[in-house]
Formats: sequence, structure tokens, C-alpha cells
Amino acid sequence: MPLVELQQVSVVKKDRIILDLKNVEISIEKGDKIGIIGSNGSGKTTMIRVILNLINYKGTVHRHIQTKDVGIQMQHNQFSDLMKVKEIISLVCNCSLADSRIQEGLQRFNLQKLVDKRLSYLSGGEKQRLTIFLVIFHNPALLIFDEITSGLDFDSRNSIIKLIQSLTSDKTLLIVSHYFEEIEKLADKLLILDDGKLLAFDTIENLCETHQFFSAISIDRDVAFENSSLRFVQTDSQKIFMTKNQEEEEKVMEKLRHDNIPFTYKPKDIKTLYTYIRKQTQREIV
Ligand SMILES: Nc1ncnc2c1ncn2[C@@H]1O[C@H](COP(=O)(O)OP(=O)(O)OP(=O)(O)O)[C@@H](O)[C@H]1O
Repeated sequence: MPLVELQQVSVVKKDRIILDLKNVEISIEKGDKIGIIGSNGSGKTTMIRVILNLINYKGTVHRHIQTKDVGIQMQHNQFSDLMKVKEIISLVCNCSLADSRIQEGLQRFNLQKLVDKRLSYLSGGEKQRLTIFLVIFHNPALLIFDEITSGLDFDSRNSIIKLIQSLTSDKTLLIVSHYFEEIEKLADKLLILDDGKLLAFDTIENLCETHQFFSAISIDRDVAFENSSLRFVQTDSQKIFMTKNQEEEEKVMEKLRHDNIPFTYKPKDIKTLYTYIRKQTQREIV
């Protein structure tokens, strides 16, 4: 039985449909690791709010999970900056700081030296380590992270991703993020929203198969390289060719090497897949 099922859901605010899942059903199965992606304002947080029953919606949501089994980190922390770390921990964990589970956690999340500090003193990475500790403390079955690494530098982001990886192998995970490498490392399914609508929801494996996407080969956008039979997407700086299979990949690489054109290569690149799916849908709408 799925943990959560959304059927024909929509959310209207100020006469505007901000989430429009009227013709779709979304099932979140136990053990799913779902990366929720989409541009700013596409409805990602709204969908999380619907799942958590924090917002009015039309349609049906079946929740086969109790609130106590859900661990949530939302985009904006609700704690006052003036609170001390130890106060927040006691409040959320509902036990004394001397409790062995707290002491173990402090050590595991490298928070021992921060317990007497006010929240405002903590760096972005430290705050997120604290958040993960609090979210995971009651051992929830479903974990929801909404832009957990937003604003962190490269090293802090990577250490948070590793931490989440190590803690969530046996959990169901919903992760909203604008960082594709984070989604790549943590998710095996993709849910793509665009302007409140669902563009795709499937395993990354299936999406690659459906779109015949084997690998992404990127070159500088301004370099001339003619290959009319190849699909590509463009970013501000790159032209990214999407190969269908190994044979096509080898041919492209051979030609690029022959023409002395530098390139990078990535199998099943999520950013390319996402850009392609969006481009395709926009074409269909036009
Ligand atoms: N309470 C509200 N009243 C009116 N409009 C709202 C409300 N909440 C969200 N919206 C609008 O709904 C749209 C979707 O918002 P949402 O926060 O779900 O997007 P998001 O995909 O999470 O964006 P981001 O990536 O920027 O966090 C946005 O245009 C937002 O301005």
C-alpha cells in the first residue's frame, strides 16, 4: 500500500491555480526516494504542504502514515535565532540533554561544541546538521527535505548530502532541490513540476528509457559542430548532445576528438533530462 496517494489534487490561491494535478494520480511508495524538481514557483513546496495537510486543496489525498512517522525540514526554520541549540534540542526531542540518544546524536552530527550557542551563531552547514539531527531523531519512516542545502557552499553541501545518504537508505524520502547533483545522489525517482503542472513522475531509469537518453556530451555553446541527426539542449554556456545508445555516443566522441573539440561526458545526466522534458512539453503546449 502506498504511504501517500494524491488523486486529482489542485490548489487555488487568490483566484490562481498554483497546483494543478487534476488529471493525475501520484503514489508515494514505501522506500521511494523522490527528487522533486522544477523552476521557482512551479508548486514544489505547495505539493509538500498538500501531502502534509497544511494547506486547503481540492481532490483526494490518502495518507497511510501517521504524523509522528513523518520527519520534515521545510524551507524556513521556525525557531527563533535567540534560542540556544540545547533549548531547541530539548524542545523537539522532548528529553533531557543528558539522554544517551541525544549524546550519541550530538557526537554523530558533530554538534557537541554548539549546544550552548544561540541559533544565530551557527553557520549554514551547522544549522542544517542540527536540522537533520532533529528531523531524524524520532526515527520517522518518511523524510521530507525542502531545499536542505540551499545557500551552502560546495563542501558543506556535499557533507550534508553524504549525511542524508547515510541516514536514509531504509527510509522513504522526498527531496525538493534546485541542485541536480543533490537529486542525482539522493533520488531514484523524479517528479517534475512546471507552472503547477506535473511534467513527469517516474524512476530516473524509466524516464531515460522513455526519452531514449543514454548520455550527455557537452561542448562549449559557441563552438561550431554540425551533426543534424543528434538531439541537443542548450544552456547559457553549453550545447549538450543527448545520445540514444552507446553506438551513437562512440560516434559523437570520435568525431569530437577528430575535430579537436573539448567535451565533457555524463551518463544519464539529470539536468539534461530535465531540460529536455521541459523543452518538449513547452513545444507541445505551443
Ligand atoms: N499562500 C499563497 N498565496 C498566494 N500565492 C501563493 C501562496 N503560496 C504560494 N503561492 C504561489 O504559488 C506558486 C507556487 O509556489 P511554491 O512555493 O509551491 O513554489 P516552489 O516550486 O516551491 O518555488 P521555489 O522553488 O521558489 O521555492 C508561486 O507562484 C507562489 O507565489
